[in-house]
Amino acid sequence: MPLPQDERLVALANDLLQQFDRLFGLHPGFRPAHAKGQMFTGVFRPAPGARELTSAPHMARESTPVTARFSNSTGIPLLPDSSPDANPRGLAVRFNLAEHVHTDIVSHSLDGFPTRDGKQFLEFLEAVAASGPDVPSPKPVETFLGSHPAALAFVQAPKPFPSSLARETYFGVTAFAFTNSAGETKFGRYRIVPEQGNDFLTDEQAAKIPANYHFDEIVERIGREPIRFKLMLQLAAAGDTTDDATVHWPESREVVELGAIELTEAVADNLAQQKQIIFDPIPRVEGIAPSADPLLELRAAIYLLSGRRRRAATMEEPVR
Ligand code: HEM
Repeated sequence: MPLPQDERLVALANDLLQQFDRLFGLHPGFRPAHAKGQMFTGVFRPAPGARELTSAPHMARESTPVTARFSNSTGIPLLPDSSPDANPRGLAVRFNLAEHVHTDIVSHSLDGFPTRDGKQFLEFLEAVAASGPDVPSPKPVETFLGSHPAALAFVQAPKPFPSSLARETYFGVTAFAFTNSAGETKFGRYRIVPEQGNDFLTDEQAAKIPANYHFDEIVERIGREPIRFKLMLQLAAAGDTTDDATVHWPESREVVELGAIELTEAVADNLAQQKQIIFDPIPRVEGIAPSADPLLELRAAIYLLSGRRRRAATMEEPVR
């Protein structure tokens, strides 16, 4: 996972990191976003049709070991699972192809993103930071949302609490180009769909859940039974926008199954392992290429810079 050469992109990545630090405080050894998390291991098995879409190695092998990390939103490692800020939840999946060779999917539980690019996202975060309870209306964030319909749609989108992190659907949001061995390319967006279906709590139930409800629940659950998701791909039709995460494709677009993710074990030394692992939003594997979405290169830079800082940090905070 190389750091991009573009100095302006790296500078923007650093500015965004600092802005997360301002919003959520410094928590050495934790992620500045999606700080609270739990890792699991398991396997991926491709569906029969997956090879028709991509020549990626994990779509041709019978099974590939995976490492997954579920997370809450925000950079607050002790954020209660009952906080509305915990939504959308994150799911990152690493397909371990060989020693030190892997390809990842980074997804969250909302089909969309507030801004088209990182500069706008920085403006959004700055507006949020400047809009404390004592600031009179119109607050900077209200002004920002008034002039950025995609951000308004993201903020207003329902974000219900799942009854379990295993009963939520996660979206890759950005599009990738899938190329098969005959050289045919199609654009698609990942969806990671729970085999048991989505299941949500009522607001009343959500308000009463304990602080570690979701992470305790999923660790207990995996002690009883494997957690299964289907890896799906929503395919773009000709003319669909493929470089803008704020643009939705119609629900009528074909969704094909790429395979099944089966998680079987919680990672025992979770704190140490999640400190170490750096997920990469760019696939960097044969048969799956990034689209021209400007979020991708920027996120790759941010996650790498942030991950290096995390690995080097001494952890002060006992968590869970
Ligand atoms: C400009 C856009 C974005 C920025 C600035 C941003 C920022 C960040 C940062 C700073 C981290 C912590 C990385 C680390 O320390 O390893 C992170 C993690 C994460 N982000 Fe983003 N993000 C962006 C877009 C997205 C999008 C579009 C999604 C959903 C598809 C997403 C989902 C996640 C998830 C799930 C994690 C946790 C990954 C893990 O478990 O390591 N982010 N993000």
